[in-house]
Amino acid sequence: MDSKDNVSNKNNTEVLKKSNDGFNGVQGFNFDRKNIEKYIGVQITFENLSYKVENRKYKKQLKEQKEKINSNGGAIDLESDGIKKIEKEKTILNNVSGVVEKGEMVALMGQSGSGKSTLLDILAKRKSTGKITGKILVNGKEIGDAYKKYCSYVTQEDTLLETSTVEETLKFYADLKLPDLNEDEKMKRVYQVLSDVGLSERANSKIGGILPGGMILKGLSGGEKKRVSIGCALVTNPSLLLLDEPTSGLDSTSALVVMRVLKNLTEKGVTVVSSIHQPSQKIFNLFNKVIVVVKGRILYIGSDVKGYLDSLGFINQEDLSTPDFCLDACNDIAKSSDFENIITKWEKHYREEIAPTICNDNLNIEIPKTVSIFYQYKVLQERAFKNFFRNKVGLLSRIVIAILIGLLLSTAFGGLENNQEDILNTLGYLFFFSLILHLIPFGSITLFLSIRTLFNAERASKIYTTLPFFLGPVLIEMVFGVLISFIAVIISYSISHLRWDVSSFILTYIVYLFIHLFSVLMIVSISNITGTVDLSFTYATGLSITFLLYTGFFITIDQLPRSFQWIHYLNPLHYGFVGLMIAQYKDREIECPINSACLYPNGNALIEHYSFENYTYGEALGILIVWTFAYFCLALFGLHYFNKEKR
Ligand SMILES: Nc1ncnc2c1ncn2[C@@H]1O[C@H](COP(=O)(O)OP(=O)(O)OP(=O)(O)O)[C@@H](O)[C@H]1O
Repeated sequence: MDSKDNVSNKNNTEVLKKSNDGFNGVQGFNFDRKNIEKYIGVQITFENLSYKVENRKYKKQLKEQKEKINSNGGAIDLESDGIKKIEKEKTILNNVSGVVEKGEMVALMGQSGSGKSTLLDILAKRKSTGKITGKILVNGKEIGDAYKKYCSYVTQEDTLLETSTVEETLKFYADLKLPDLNEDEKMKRVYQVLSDVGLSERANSKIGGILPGGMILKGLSGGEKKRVSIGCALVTNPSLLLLDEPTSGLDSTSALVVMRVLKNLTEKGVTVVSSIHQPSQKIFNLFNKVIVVVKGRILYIGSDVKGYLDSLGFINQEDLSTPDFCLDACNDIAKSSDFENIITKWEKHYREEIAPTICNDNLNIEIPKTVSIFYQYKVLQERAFKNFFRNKVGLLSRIVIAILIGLLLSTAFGGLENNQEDILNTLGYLFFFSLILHLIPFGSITLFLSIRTLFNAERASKIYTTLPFFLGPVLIEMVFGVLISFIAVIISYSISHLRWDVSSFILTYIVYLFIHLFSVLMIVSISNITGTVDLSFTYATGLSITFLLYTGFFITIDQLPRSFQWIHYLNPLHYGFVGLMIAQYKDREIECPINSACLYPNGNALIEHYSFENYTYGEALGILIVWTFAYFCLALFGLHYFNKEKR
């Protein structure tokens, strides 16, 4: 912003030079940057932007005010007693207008709660709540959906997949957002961006962080993660880059590195707008311009905020840095009785002196191409596959648990005989094994919820649709479910000596498999709908207890009062239990004691005792599969419609 820019530019060149060397060296790419670099630079004008949200306390506030007025015998006059009129809507941004020129680096400043993030969200077209009015123009034109082609948004939180490498993270965005490029060109683009953000040497490092389940994967520092997020936004050659507090949580050195990366981009024509809380003077000097927001209104736009505040009578007596002085002045102005006059003065100046001088370049509007849903699925499935197998501890512990369950169950139910004494033990085995396969997916609630957070962030950037994302991790979970249930079933089945022929084993295994798959999808549905770990556990536990109680093992359908018998029909585990009973006992002789009465001479009598005689194996399995599919749809529905990113 002043003479110190020269120093920073020199440093920037060094950073760029260093990273370029790394880039060409690490992967052996050596290409002409200009061929794949298409930043075109745009001017953004926003006119009379307002943002209103519903005042949720409206009724309460109105009631309190009425009570106050009544207690004064109706003697309060709202205006003369200085009592605010209670509005149905709360105004967060009020008629803000401004301009950001091509290749400028602009700081959005103001006190906490002044409306910086709101303005950025609106400029990024990412506000999903409230009522927005006003216009956003690109080079003087409203360009509708094509806006997203020009603009990328880096939110405050870095939502990245911990198990991916830096290169894979950027390639993922290149795959989904650059359908026109071939593989080679996409890789070149990825490495060019890595060079731009100074991460060429970290290309093969994992992002790292806390994996679902709590294991820590070593990876990048906070500043490096932020640069990866910026890289993801840059892959598509955006002309406008919006960032919400990119330095929050970073130490001063990392913050400076991140901001210098942004400064380098502006030199290539990218327009950068970044909200920033309390920048150091060094960082502040990298900006060409500031937009100062106070209580949802614009106080100033320009390159000499100190001079402007001086002209308003705010003098920097304590010799504070410019950003600190600016924030102090904002606080004073927000509380000042002269607030309205000060703001109106700027708005008049902008309307009369600045707005008429804005001139616009021509802009060739390209409608962004999107990749097909099949290609989205391919890219997402690949990523989900790698993510699944890289969480080795989680993966191995699930296989070990499956083996242990098989062995433990065998110790409790080992060597079952086909006689009257062991009927109850066999039924206990069938029930307990269903219970275990039903409960195993509970351990994946945090995994499903963390995937959901990633989905919300990526969906907001509109890089893919819900179905291909959903299929990726769910199909892997299901394929893994086939393996887990097979390991556990084959161990325990063989040691427990259940009905010993191949077809009975296969029929039993298929039912157990679908009990497990249904249970995975039940947990995914509940996680997607509730959106939190606590609620997911609470609802899943409640539902599971109900399902387990009414399988038909503890209480047969006939033992229930008529008005409760329908519960069995809504219970997928009931059909699972019916299928297991039929697989084990249909048309099977059961040994009878020689000298006493025989309660169940064959399996059919036992099936009849439990009132399952009206089902065939196919019907029971069929209904279980239908329920599994219903929960698949519910999980997809929950992902698409519930717990969306709300801004
Ligand atoms: N959808 C919404 N519903 C209700 N209030 C909202 C909504 N969006 C923003 N606000 C309110 O608007 C005000 C401005 O919020 P915003 O996040 O834009 O501030 P900010 O300047 O970015 O603050 P900070 O620097 O602390 O992040 C806050 O008081 C916030 O609570």
